[in-house]
Amino acid sequence: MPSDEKPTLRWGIVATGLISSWFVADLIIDREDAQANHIIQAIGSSSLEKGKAFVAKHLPNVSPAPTVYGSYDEIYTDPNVDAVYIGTPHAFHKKNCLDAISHGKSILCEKTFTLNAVEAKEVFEAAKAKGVFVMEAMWTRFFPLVKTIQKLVHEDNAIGHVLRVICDFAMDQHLDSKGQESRLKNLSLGASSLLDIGIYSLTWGIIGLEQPLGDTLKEAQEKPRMLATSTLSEGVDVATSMILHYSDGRQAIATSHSGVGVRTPSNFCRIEGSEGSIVVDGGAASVPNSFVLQKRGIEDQKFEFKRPGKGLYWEADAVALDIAAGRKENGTMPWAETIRVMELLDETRRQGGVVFPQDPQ
Ligand SMILES: NC(=O)C1=CN([C@@H]2O[C@H](COP(=O)(O)OP(=O)(O)OC[C@H]3O[C@@H](n4cnc5c(N)ncnc54)[C@H](OP(=O)(O)O)[C@@H]3O)[C@@H](O)[C@H]2O)C=CC1
Ligand SMILES: O=C1OC[C@@H](O)[C@H](O)[C@H]1O
Repeated sequence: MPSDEKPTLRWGIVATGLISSWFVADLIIDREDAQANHIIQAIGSSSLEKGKAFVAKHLPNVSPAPTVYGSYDEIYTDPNVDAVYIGTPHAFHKKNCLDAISHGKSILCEKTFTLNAVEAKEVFEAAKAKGVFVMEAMWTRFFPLVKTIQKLVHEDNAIGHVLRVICDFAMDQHLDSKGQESRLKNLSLGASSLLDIGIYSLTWGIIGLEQPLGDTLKEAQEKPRMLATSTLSEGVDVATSMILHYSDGRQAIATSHSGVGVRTPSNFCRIEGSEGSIVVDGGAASVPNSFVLQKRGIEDQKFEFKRPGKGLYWEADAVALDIAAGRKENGTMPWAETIRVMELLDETRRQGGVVFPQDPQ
C-alpha cells in the first residue's frame, strides 16, 4: 500500500520493448530505500495485442492491472497518468516528448534523449513554454554507487587531484543477424554504438572528471575539447573512441564497440588521481555493483552495493520527488547537461562521419 509520507506517481509507459520491460519490473520491486510510490497506470503500444502481451508477461500480478492502449496518444490524454516514460528508439523521442508535453504530461525519456542537440533544445523549449517536467533517463547518474564515487573523488579528495579517466563499454550486439527493422542497424532509427552504449563511457568520463551538479541547478559545465574517431559499417558506427580534453589538462578516453567479434563484454572505468585510483568493474556499462579504491601504501578498499532488479527505480524516485516539489527539471540531470552531452555526441559523430537522415543539413 502507498505510504502517506512518500509522493505517489502514476506512470504511463510508452512502448513495450526491452527497456520498458526492465523499467516496469523495477518499479514494482518492494524496496526499503524507496522514496516514492510508483503506480503503473497505463501501457501504450503500437498495437493493443502487444500491450496486452506485455502486461501478461511483465506485470501479471499487478492489481489493479494497468490500462492498455493500442496507441501512445491515449497515454498522453489519460487524466490518470501523471508522468510518461518513453522507451521508444531514440529517433522517436523528440516526437513522443513533444506530444506528451502538448498534453501537459511530465516526462522521463530514455537515453539518448534525442538524435542530436537541435532536437533536444526543441523539446526543452516546448517543456519550458508549457511548464512541464522533463528528464533524460540517464539512470547511471542516479546510482548510489555513482554518488559515492563522486563524493569520494570530488568532495573528499580520496584520490588527490583527478588527472584522467579511462572507460570502455563493448558488447557484441549481433548486428550481422539484424535487419533494417532494428534500431541498432537502421540509421533513421538512430543506430549507433555511440548513442546506444558509448554515451555510458562518455558519462563515466564526466562522472570521474567533473564536480557533480548536485541537487541545486548550476550553470552547465565546461564543454571539453573532443577528439574522436569511428569505425563505420553501412554508415553505423560500430566502434567509437573519444578523447575529452579539459582546459586545465584533465583527460578522459571513452570508447565503445558493439560490432561483431567483441567476444568478451568489456565494461570498466578507471579514475586516476595524484594519490590513487578508483576502479569500477562494470563501470562503463550501466550496471556496476562495486568499485575499488586503490591508494599507494594502503590496502585496497572495496565498496559494494545492493541492487535488486536493474536499478532503474532510483531515477524514477528522483522524478517523483521533483514533480512533488514542483520542479520542472532535475538537479542531477538538468536540461543544460542533456544538451551538453548531446552536443558532445554531435561533435563525436561529426568527426567520425556518422550522419542520421534527421540531422540538420
Ligand atoms: N537505460 C538502459 O539501460 C537502456 C536504455 N535503452 C534505450 O531505450 C530505447 C529503446 O531501446 P529498446 O527497449 O532496447 O528497444 P526495443 O527495440 O526493444 O523496443 C523499442 C519499442 O519502441 C516501439 N517502437 C515504435 N516504433 C518503432 C520502430 N519503428 N521500430 C522499433 N520500435 C518501435 C516498440 O514498442 P510498441 O510496438 O509497443 O510501441 C518497440 O518495442 C533506446 O533509446 C535505448 O537507448 C535501451 C536499453 C537499455
Ligand atoms: O542502454 C543500453 O544498455 C544495455 C544495452 O543492452 C542496450 O543496447 C543499451 O541501449
